[in-house]
Amino acid sequence: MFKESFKYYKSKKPPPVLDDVIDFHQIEDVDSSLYRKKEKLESVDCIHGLIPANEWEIYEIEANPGLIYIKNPFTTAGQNYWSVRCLRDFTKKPNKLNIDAHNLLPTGVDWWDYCEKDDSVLKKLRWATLGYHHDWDTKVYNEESKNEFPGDLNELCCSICNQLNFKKFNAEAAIINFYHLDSTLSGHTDHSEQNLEAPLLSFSFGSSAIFLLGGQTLDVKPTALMIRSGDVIIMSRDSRLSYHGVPRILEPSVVTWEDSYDRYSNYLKNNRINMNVRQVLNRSEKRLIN
Ligand SMILES: O=C(O)CCC(=O)C(=O)O
Ligand SMILES: [Fe+2]
Repeated sequence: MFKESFKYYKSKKPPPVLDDVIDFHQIEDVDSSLYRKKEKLESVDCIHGLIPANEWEIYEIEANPGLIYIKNPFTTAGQNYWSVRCLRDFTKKPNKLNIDAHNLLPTGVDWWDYCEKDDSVLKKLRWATLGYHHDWDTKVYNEESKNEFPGDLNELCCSICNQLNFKKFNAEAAIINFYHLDSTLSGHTDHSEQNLEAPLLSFSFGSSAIFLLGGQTLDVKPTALMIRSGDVIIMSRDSRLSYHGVPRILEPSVVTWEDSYDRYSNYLKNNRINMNVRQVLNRSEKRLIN
């Protein structure tokens, strides 16, 4: 069922009908039996580019317990800040990039700087890993392949987790995914972490995407969700180990940017960035067991 849905939403000819895609930005069109809107939170604190928590719109989906969706809780400046962090900073060494193996960049030159002169490598970047580096082949984290996790990104995740009552979250690994209009991410589960109780946080900026969330096997028909710039998804409890994927990035979106035009807003118009953040260790652990 998952693969069928994936194929349906990925298809270019014919393009899919989006009537069954839940879009919380057009809530009036969503069947109200499919979701539950959470009570407003109380906090009025304003941090890390987020609007105060008492203004967040939070939804849960009946078919996917443990999936929490927060409709863009960022300020415009906040979205700009995190997009710059992803493009300019998180792509710097010592973080690992998919293009490392291809020797496309002159030694000592960062990807974002290099792209200003030669945009042929712009589209080649698909991911960067931070903290404990995800190993795409073995899917096993390694104590030898680890760098300090960015403090601001950990604080962003901790403050969201605190608001939602997931106490003592600690961000230890992240994948920054870069999608072009023709990119997809096929169905998978994220099970490499020693700690599978802690939630996984997923932040999206730029072009919209269709996100599929199924169950613990590929037999479960997935929910299709529209993810727009600034939206946050939290995969917790029953949803933490569910199959998910991104079959489609949607056509260029209007990007709100504080300055009128620059390389960042141009990138976000035609691409999607996803920060996918995990806790790896259990609270009592100092390092990996293997
Ligand atoms: O891009 C997304 O929304 C999902 C990314 C993802 O599932 C992953 O990095 O494991
Ligand atoms: Fe994933």
